[in-house]
Amino acid sequence: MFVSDNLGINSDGNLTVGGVDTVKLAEKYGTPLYVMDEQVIRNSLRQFHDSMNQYYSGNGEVHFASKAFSCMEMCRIVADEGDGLDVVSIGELYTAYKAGFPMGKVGFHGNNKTNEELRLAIEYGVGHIIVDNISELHRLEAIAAEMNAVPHIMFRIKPGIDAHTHDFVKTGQIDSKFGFALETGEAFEAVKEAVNCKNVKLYGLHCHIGSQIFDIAPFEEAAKVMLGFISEIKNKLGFEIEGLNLGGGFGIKYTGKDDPSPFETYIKRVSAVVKSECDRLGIKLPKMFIEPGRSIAGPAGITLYTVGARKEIPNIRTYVSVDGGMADNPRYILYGSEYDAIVANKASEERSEKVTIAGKCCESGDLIGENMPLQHAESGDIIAVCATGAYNYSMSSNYNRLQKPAVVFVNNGQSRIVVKRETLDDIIKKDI
Ligand SMILES: Cc1ncc(COP(=O)(O)O)c(C=O)c1O
Ligand SMILES: N[C@@H](CCCC[NH3+])C(=O)O
Repeated sequence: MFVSDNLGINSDGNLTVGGVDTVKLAEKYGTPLYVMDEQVIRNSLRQFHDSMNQYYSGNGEVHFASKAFSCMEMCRIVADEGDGLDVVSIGELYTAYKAGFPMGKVGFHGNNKTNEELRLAIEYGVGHIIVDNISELHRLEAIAAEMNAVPHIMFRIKPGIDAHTHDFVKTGQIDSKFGFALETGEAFEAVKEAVNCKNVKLYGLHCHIGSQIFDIAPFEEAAKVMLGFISEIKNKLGFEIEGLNLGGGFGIKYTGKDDPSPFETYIKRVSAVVKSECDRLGIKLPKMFIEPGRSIAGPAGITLYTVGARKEIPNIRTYVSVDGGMADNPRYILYGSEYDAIVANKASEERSEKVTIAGKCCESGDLIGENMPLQHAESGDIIAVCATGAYNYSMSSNYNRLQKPAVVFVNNGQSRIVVKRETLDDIIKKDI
């Protein structure tokens, strides 16, 4: 009935998340409100790392891609589960550090890292810096020499795989701003240089083919391409690559149309390919890293809104306007993404209408979705939009000087605030 298994209906006919009444959450914390189910986050992390243990002999690490959802409490939960973290900016790095995250399990990404970011990554002792381009390698070498350090690095490689997903979230093809190209020999030249660098240690290779991908085959293909490159490096340079990071990108269920494979199936199939390719090529099994973001945070989250205006335009559409929109969820305006929505206080009623849920920003494209099946919604009702745990809070803005919503975690029938709602003073606090 719902896109996520952790949603239900209680005896009052209200929608529940992780066993907690969403209407009561809206009353207690106000709306718009991000709600994350801690158990879903933990279960997803466990599914990934348990399958790595089962199918890849425990020779792997799961790094949660914190760009999907970053706050200190999330970092603490990932650390508590024994997993690692992918960070992509000084802000995400700092968040992890301040949360007490074990920095040796952090991979630092970015296609245009600043010297300040590189310095801080070395100072904090991150596990790997994932180097994106040759000028970054040169800058990193110089900074590491200054700091008397030898950071471990991976190279981000474009494996030339064209994954079937939205153009804006594809990253593995040759025409991408991320990483070194294989086809042109650029990646090989970079490796040749790095193996002789004194102030960096080339530890591994990394690729990430895109996001919200359902088909497992492109991941298998990418793994084969990367292992072929590892073998070429061994044969031509006599250098053994120790780590292989295959990125994230696993699709999740946003609406009934989406049908993702269980995470376990992905890990099982990719592990089998890595093992058989290593056998075939005569190379040792690398330590395997994966970086799921959306698949950990996405299904755990819902966003609660209060309905304000309702506008019926005969023979055209009905707009149901809510007290949030593109400032807390820019994914419709960016990607035309689809979501499932429920009137939380009428959850047991039939979804009898198809409406456009509109936000409150001064922008016509500020919609949560169009043609959305919904119970009859009126002013004062609470709408829950499902599977908003990834790339909603993390991509939120203060457009129209709206205050960013609070984030609440639910667990075992309890709720707690983990990020406070912004106040009006927060809105002006940096103004002079
Ligand atoms: C390098 C890298 N790793 C991991 C991810 C996480 O992807 P997803 O949230 O689709 O799992 C991304 C985002 O696409 C990424 O760019
Ligand atoms: N922000 C995108 C995904 C980008 C993934 C990061 N490389 C989304 O919401 O789908």
